[in-house]
Amino acid sequence: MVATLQLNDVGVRYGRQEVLSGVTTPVMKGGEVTAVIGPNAAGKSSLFRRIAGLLAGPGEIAIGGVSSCGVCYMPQDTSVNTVLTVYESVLLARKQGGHHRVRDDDLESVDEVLADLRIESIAFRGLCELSGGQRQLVSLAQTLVREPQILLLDEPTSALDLHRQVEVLSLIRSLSRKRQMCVVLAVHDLNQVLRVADRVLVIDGGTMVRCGPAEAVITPDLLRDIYKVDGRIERCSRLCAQVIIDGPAAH
Ligand SMILES: Nc1ncnc2c1ncn2[C@@H]1O[C@H](COP(=O)(O)OP(=O)(O)OP(=O)(O)O)[C@@H](O)[C@H]1O
Repeated sequence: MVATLQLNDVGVRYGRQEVLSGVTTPVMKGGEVTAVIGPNAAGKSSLFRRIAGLLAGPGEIAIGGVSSCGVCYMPQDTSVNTVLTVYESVLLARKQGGHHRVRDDDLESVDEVLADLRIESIAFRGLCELSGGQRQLVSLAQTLVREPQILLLDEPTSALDLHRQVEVLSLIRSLSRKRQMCVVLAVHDLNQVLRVADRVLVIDGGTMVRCGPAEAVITPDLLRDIYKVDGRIERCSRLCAQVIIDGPAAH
């Protein structure tokens, strides 16, 4: 059965302050990547925490075709305070909520995800000794090793260099197809969004202002209305649409 996720009139309040309201989406399915974009403080992380069940609020989050531990969420802040090594932490993540005995397939999955993310060389380093980008890759490894059916990633590439961003996002896209995983991710870089996302959902000022196929949503109008910059969309040599920024929007 294919995993599905649909939001219906979803909102978030912190105390009496409403920071997000009325988010209604089409059905997001296994095998698809949906990017959530929008300016700082728009409400994207709040939406992720609400979908992950860490915040209560109005509206309905309909999840289908998923086993009990099928939804995994990777938060924006991946700082750690532990004496575990990378390998231990990824293995522990793999066993979370499952049987305590470590089997061969658990070890194979840990090896595979470390290789996929090209972090085998730091497998036996302590988490506290890692750089910000390495920590973010380990956090991704801890999330992917659980083989979720619905994967929620809040800015998973914010600490990565350009090469790693391209590599990680194409891995996420190919895993979504291969495992029929429904991926929802927040990314600020619109060029990366155009490479990875099937669908884009735009949050601005606590509401969803646009939702549709990536190339239909990321347009010069969006750049001007939401990001206050003038720009255009052109194709790179591999025919992927890319944003060219001309400068701050002219008044
Ligand atoms: N724990 C909290 N208590 C009160 N207000 C909060 C809390 N967390 C976030 N907010 C507020 O909710 C609004 C949305 O924040 P959120 O973190 O969801 O934005 P975001 O779109 O993820 O931003 P960014 O792109 O900067 O990460 C902001 O005004 C923020 O100040």
